[in-house]
Parts: sequence; structure tokens; C-alpha cells
Amino acid sequence: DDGQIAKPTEFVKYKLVDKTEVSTTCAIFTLRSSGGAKIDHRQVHDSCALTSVQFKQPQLQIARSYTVLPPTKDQSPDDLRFLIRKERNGEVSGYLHRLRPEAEIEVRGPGVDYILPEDVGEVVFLAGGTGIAPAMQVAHRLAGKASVHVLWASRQREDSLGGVSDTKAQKSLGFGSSLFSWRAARADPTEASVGNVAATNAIVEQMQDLKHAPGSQLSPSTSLVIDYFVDEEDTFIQAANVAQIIESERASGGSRLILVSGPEGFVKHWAGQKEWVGGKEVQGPLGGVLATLNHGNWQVVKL
Ligand SMILES: Cc1cc2nc3c(=O)[nH]c(=O)nc-3n(C[C@H](O)[C@H](O)[C@H](O)COP(=O)(O)OP(=O)(O)OC[C@H]3O[C@@H](n4cnc5c(N)ncnc54)[C@H](O)[C@@H]3O)c2cc1C
Repeated sequence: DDGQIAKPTEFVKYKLVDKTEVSTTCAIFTLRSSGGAKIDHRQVHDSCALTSVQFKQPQLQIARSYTVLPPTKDQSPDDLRFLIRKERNGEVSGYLHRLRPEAEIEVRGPGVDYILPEDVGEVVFLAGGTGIAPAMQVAHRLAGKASVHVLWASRQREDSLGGVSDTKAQKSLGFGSSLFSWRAARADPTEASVGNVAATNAIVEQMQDLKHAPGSQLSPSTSLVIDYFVDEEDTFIQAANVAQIIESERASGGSRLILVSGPEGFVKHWAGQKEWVGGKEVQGPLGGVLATLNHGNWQVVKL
């Protein structure tokens, strides 16, 4: 891992070495340094910071942020991976999805979006759409160290294809009455099945792998739990789902966080709008559904 490390503010050249379709609108992009200065990959993956990288659209000279996916076990240390949705009429995401294999891209970073507290004991992560990327970072950083419960909402099943909830978090079954204990959920995984799903996409696969990280299955206080919600299947994350989790505290110590990440509307619905103060985006007051829950010693963070 030698070579020159670029300043986070300096654009450097990477190339697109792989693009794997996840669904009709999302793909995993794998980038590799073109040989010059590169982003500090160690800081990207090993710090307690949640990080993203900015991609430049050269014609318009605009840049947008994309969250770095945690490394897989067979990933080259030279590579960075991203889950990118092609937004309708999206300038930068459209440009990225049109790139050819081996195309050169200018990127800079890492940008630090949030720093996890050192003493974190328990996290509930509400993710909407590509908001799953920072949830995966959190799961990776805290593997074997804290309890992480991800509730991931997608509009379409294709985005979470093959995803099977660990607790029965389906609307039709009623979450409250059927929340499995950590042990029960593992003893009978078929019980928690969402249905007969034929295949598993690469994101769901990596989510499953994250559950088996060393040390993470030793006890509920260090394990990863994932529940999948899909709009088109009429399963939505409900206030009661979150209430039940925060009332049932899995970890005995440390700070407790509710992290919310996803499209603007998703974050606003759960935690209220972020605000702009002096050209900087700040948390803004807690609003939305979470403001109505008795969240006691849980801190809410909008990503
Ligand atoms: C810290 C951070 C991390 C992020 N991580 C990820 C990630 O991992 N993956 C990911 O996919 N995204 C991520 N995003 C979002 C990403 O940065 C971009 O915002 C997203 O890709 C859209 O950018 P775009 O240039 O393609 O779309 P834009 O051109 O900015 O358009 C966005 C949307 O607005 C609509 N729009 C544009 N102009 C108008 C108009 N005049 N009137 C009405 N509608 C309009 C477009 O149709 C489009 O749907 C992240 C954002 C942040 C801040």
C-alpha cells in the first residue's frame, strides 16, 4: 500500500475496473487508482469515521458524494467500491452509469460524514434505498463490538433481492407480537423468510457476510440484525418497529444511536429535515416519527 496519498481536497484519477448490476437502477462500481496519487484507503475503511468520496462530472464541473462500501474478503486493497443509483435525469449519477469499462474518473476524498462515538454500544440504523451503503459501513466498523440493527426500506424488491429478515418485521404479521429473540431467529431461519426468493443480489450477499464477521455472533450485544422492507410488497418500517427495538436494549453499556440515512423525504419522515446554516448542512431539530417516540437515552443522527 505505498504510493502517494492525495489530500482529501485534491481530485485524483481513478479508473472504472468493474460495474456489477444490482438491480435495474443500481450498480456496484469498483474503482482503482490510475497510478498517481490516491485516496487514503486505510482511512476510508479503518477509522471510526463514516466516509464518502466525491466524483466529478467533467463537462459540468460539478461533484457529488458517494459512500464507500466496506471491503469484501476478496477485494483488492487498491480498490474502492460504491453502490450508485441512476437517478432519473440525475446529472452525476447518469454520467457515472454511462461510463465505459476502464474509463477514467476524477475523485477526491475521503470526506468524513460522521464519526462514530468510541463507546457506542448499540445502533439502530434506518436506511432508505442507497442509504444502505452507510449502514454497511457502520456494520463493518462495529462488527464484533456493538449491537447493530438495520431496518432497510426499498421501493422495489429487486434492490434487496434475496434479503430475508432476521425478525418478523412484516406488516401482515404484526411486528410487535412476532419479534424473534436473537437465538430463535437463528435457530429457524426459514420462519423469518419473506418468501421464495430465487436469487440474492450482491448487496444482500455482502449484508449476509457482514453478519458472520469474526466475533459478531457471540452475543446479541455484538451481533448484526437486518430486516428488509419493500414498498411494493406493502411492508413499511413502522414506528412500532423502532419503538420495540429501542425499548428492548440489547447491549448493556455504551452509547445508543439511531442513525437515519436515505433520500431527503425518508430522512424528513423519520427525523425531520436537515437544515442549512451559513452554507453548511446541519442536523436541525429532531422532527418526524422519531420525535414522537420515547427515545430516552438514544441519540438520533441524520446522515
Ligand atoms: C454524504 C453523501 C453520501 C451519498 N452516498 C450515495 C451513495 O452511496 N449512492 C448513491 O447513489 N447516492 C449517494 N448520495 C447521493 C448523491 O450524492 C447524489 O445526490 C445522487 O447521485 C444524485 O445526483 P445526480 O447529480 O445524479 O442528480 P441531480 O442532477 O442532482 O438530480 C437529483 C434529482 O433531482 C431531480 N432534479 C434535478 N433538477 C431538477 C429540477 N430542475 N426540477 C425538478 N427535479 C430536478 C433529478 O431528476 C433527480 O431525480 C450521497 C449523498 C451524500 C450527501
